[in-house]
Amino acid sequence: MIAVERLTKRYGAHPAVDDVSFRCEPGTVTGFLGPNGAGKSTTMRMICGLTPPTSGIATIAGLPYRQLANPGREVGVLLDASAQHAGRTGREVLTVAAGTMGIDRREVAAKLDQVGLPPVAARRRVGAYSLGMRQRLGLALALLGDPRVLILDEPANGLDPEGIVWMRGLLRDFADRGGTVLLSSHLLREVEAIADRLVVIGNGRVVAQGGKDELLAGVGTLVRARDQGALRAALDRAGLDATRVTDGLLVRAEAEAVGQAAAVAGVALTELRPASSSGLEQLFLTLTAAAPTREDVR
Ligand SMILES: Nc1ncnc2c1ncn2[C@@H]1O[C@H](COP(=O)(O)OP(=O)(O)OP(=O)(O)O)[C@@H](O)[C@H]1O
Repeated sequence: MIAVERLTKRYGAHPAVDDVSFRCEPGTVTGFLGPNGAGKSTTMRMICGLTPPTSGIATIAGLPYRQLANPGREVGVLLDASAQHAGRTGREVLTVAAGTMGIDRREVAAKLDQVGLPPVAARRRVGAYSLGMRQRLGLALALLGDPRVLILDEPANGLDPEGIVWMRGLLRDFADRGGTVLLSSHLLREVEAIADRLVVIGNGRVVAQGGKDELLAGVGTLVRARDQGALRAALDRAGLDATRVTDGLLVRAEAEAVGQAAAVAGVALTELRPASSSGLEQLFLTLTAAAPTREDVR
């Protein structure tokens, strides 16, 4: 369990993280979503004791990170895959960490295997690794102590599509066995595919949080027709608000009302479904639009 209570971090006068509270429960994957500069990394660094909060508190299994007796045994952390010692081989990175955590060295080979780093790759220096390989090594490091909690900052960065599917399975399995996962991303579709719960942050503040399905249910219906203009006119006539999204029109109404409006106007639909990916994208844009980040205004 991760508990974040009223965390705030100010750099000078400007709050990078402003009164953020949320909980991540065992058996769930929580997606931490927000645009660049929203405060995701700063929040995660505070949870992991790397950045002191201005106020508020974060605990893992009931204790602040720095008070955990053997943190690597409680929580696996991957905040920056590039932070690994470039001169060490992948195997050395894990062996050194195993020594620090008091873990049997035989676990190293098991974890390398689990994250799909073959022996030939494990013998190479980290400096020669691709970002995807570094992410896999970082994940192996996070999993090394068999923790019950994982905190991962943009873990899908640099992974190819097969790697993303693989990671999704690994994290789902971890949570299904009772683990707690907090992962940040700006890849909305990626988060939607894996998270049970969402915490959406904009300009340092939580702008929405809750169960993914519950948040998406309020988003509406995705509809498409070959004749998009006729569809929009039909929706207008029925008084239904529609927004253009990547794969069609997003309507803030039940599918039945949307289908009915199209049928009355004689518009043939090619798709009609509860909004999912597009809905999340729209939700994300709507929720964070009101909270411009400092990156936006630079
Ligand atoms: N050490 C620091 N000193 C000053 N400002 C900082 C520092 N670290 C972060 N910030 C600022 O705090 C804000 C939040 O940054 P943070 O890195 O937490 O956002 P993020 O959501 O993780 O963004 P990204 O997706 O780009 O990594 C940004 O405006 C950033 O410039």
